[in-house]
This record gives sequence, structure tokens and C-alpha cells, in this order.
Amino acid sequence: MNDIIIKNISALILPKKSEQPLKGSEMDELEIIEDAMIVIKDGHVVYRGEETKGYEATEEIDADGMVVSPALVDPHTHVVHGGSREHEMALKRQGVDYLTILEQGGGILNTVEQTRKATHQQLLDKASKNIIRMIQHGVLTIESKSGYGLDRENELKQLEVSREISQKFPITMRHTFLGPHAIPKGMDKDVFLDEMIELLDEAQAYADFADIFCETGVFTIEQSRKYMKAANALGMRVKIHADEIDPLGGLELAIEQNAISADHLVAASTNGKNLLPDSDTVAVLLPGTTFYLGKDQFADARGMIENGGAVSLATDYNPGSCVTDNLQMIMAIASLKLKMTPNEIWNAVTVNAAHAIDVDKGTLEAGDQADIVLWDAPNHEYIPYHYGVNHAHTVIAKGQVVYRRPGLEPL
Ligand SMILES: O=C(O)CC1=NCN=C1
Ligand SMILES: [Zn+2]
Repeated sequence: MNDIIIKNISALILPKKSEQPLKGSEMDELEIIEDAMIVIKDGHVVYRGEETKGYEATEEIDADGMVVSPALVDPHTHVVHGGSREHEMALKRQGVDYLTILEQGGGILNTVEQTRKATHQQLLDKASKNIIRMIQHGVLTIESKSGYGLDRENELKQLEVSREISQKFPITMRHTFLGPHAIPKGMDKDVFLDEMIELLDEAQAYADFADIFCETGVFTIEQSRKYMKAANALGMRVKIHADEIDPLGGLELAIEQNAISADHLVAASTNGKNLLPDSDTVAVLLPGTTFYLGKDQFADARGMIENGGAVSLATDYNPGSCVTDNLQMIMAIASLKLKMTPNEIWNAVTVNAAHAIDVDKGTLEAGDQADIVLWDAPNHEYIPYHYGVNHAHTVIAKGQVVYRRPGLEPL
């Protein structure tokens, strides 16, 4: 295991480690140390702060004036899935909306068909390409959902692939059972929901959380409550895809059921947003999905933050409603469309994202695992400002360099 000193850091970004997610005005606080260095030993941080003498290491990395931060955390992805849905772009161009495509047997159900056909190895090989890209983009902690199997065999297949990813790559993962993601063709909704509730007990051996898609035409508030109560009764923390398109009151239900996160929230009610600050629920906002669905209304991040809520960001990477694995792009959309400040954005993709999946990541304190990114950027505001490219220059996972941005081949 190399000992490494990273020196000549122009700006070292240090999100605050705390027992609770950052809420309200805390989200705009971000410690940044100039002319800094980091000392890594046995894969962990032993010193981070202003340049100082007295440390030695087998390897020195000259950050050459770059910005350095903890590696990013993506707390909401559907990265394990079969096939793709580019054919749906033609329907979108014709103005067919997301829920109509699903109602017609496409959307999620199209991916279910392709996921059920795929073998474990095929799903692993396909997801591995996205995981590598996420690592190259500075993301080393990832949440991965099932939800494209809709039966025991295929839901567990997805979760097994998800768990194998965490063995195959130097990343930290959290796994979510999203059995009630859609209703299999020809099945009664309540019969199917009871099957997924029945599966919770077995699924909790593979998954950290239980999640449900609460939306018009999918699962109602009452059905979602039934499922979340069953998961809570088993001791599983719950999540919910809530108020993505229609204002069903999913955020209120999330808070009522002590969900660790409520995700999407584009149509969250004022009542729900008022309950958020005093809850233990993190609002995970997915502005890339709003962009991809061609919607004008984005989640009210400003209202949630100014009201004292805890906000995080994620890609929602999936084959139909947000086809990007680039969390840096989400940082830019959060700046442009959610009107979040650079400090809020950095906290939303590090410490608050970590709280949304109950993992101790997103900080660089002594003792923390050395998951670190060197960014080819003049300052921390630059990354949300210059969108659509990868600013990561060097990625260090568990104290080992796992990615260095290549230059051009000799011309
Ligand atoms: O469309 C998909 O595959 C993923 C999704 N689930 C709920 N919203 C989007
Ligand atoms: Zn999702």
C-alpha cells in the first residue's frame, strides 16, 4: 500500500463531517484551504491542511495548483439493467409523455423484458462500463437499485450483480430493493405488491434499503404506505420515488414513514416541504431527470434549503428518464435550474449524498478512507460552471491512484 503526499493543492475542498446531513444555511458553508496538502498512509488520510513539513511518503503527487476534493457520492442510480430505450426518443419527439409510454407497456416494462433476458454476467459486463465511467468522473460511492426484474428471480439477480460490482471495483456501494417499480403486464397491482412485500424479508439479505415508485398509474400513497410499513417492520430503512410527476403527497409519506430519503420531489407540496426540516429525511433531487423528461418545472431546491431542509443530488442514471452517468453534469444543472450555490452543490454531492444512503463518505478528515479527486479546474465554482465535460484529472480510491486522465497519443 503506497504512502502518498499530494502537494501544491490550490484549493482543498473540505465538506463538514457531521452526524446529521447539512440543513438549510449550513448547506452554504464549505471549508476550503488554499495552498494545501494531503498525507495518505495505508489507504487513509493522516493529514490534510496547509502545506507543512515533517511528512514523508513513498509517492508524491504534485497537484500543480489543481482543486482537490473528496470523491463524489451518487445516491440514486439504476445502473444495473438490460438493454436501452433510445427507440423511445422518437415517441418523446412526438410529445408522448413518460407515463403514457409506461402505460402502453414501454418505459420501465421495456427494460424489464431486456433485464429478464440478460444473464448475470451480461448485466455485470454492461454495468461495469458505467461504473468505470463514474469512477473516471470522480464518483467512488454509488447506490444501485433493482426494479427491472419484477419477480423474485430477476430482482435478486439484479441485487447479486450490484453486490458483485462492489467486489469488482474499488468503490463503496449501497444496494436498494425497488421491487415495486412498475406492475408486470397482466398482473393485478395489489397481488403484485403483496408479492414484493413477501420478498422483502429475503431481499434484505442483499439490500440496504427498500424503495417504491409512488406515482400516478404506478403505486398509490396507500399502497406505498403499506409497503414502507412492511419494510420498516423488518428493520429496513426506506426510500421513495416521490412526487416526480404528479403531486401525490409522496414527500409527506416519506417523512411519516421516517424514510432516509425522498427522491425526485419536483411536485412536492408546500406541506411536505414544511415538514422536511424537522425530519430525518434527505431530499434527493434529480434535476437531470427533469431536464431529460423535457419538463419546465424543476424541484424547489431553493425553497427546501431556505426552509431548513437537507438536500442532496444524484444522477438517477437509468435507461429511460435520465441517461447520464455524469454527476458533474447534474452539478451544472443544479446551478442553472435549481439555483443552488456552488457550496450547496458540493455539499449535495458529498456529505448530504452520503447521508442519503447512510454511508460515512464525502469528507477528508484524518482517519477517513482516502477517496480523493484532483480536478483540472481553477476553483471549486468552475465545475458546475463548465458543463458536459469531465473535469476529473486524477482519481484516488482507498489510497491508490485508479485513474489518471490520458493526454493525446503522440501525434
Ligand atoms: O424509467 C426508468 O427506467 C427509471 C425510472 N423509474 C421511476 N422514474 C424513472
Ligand atoms: Zn430513480
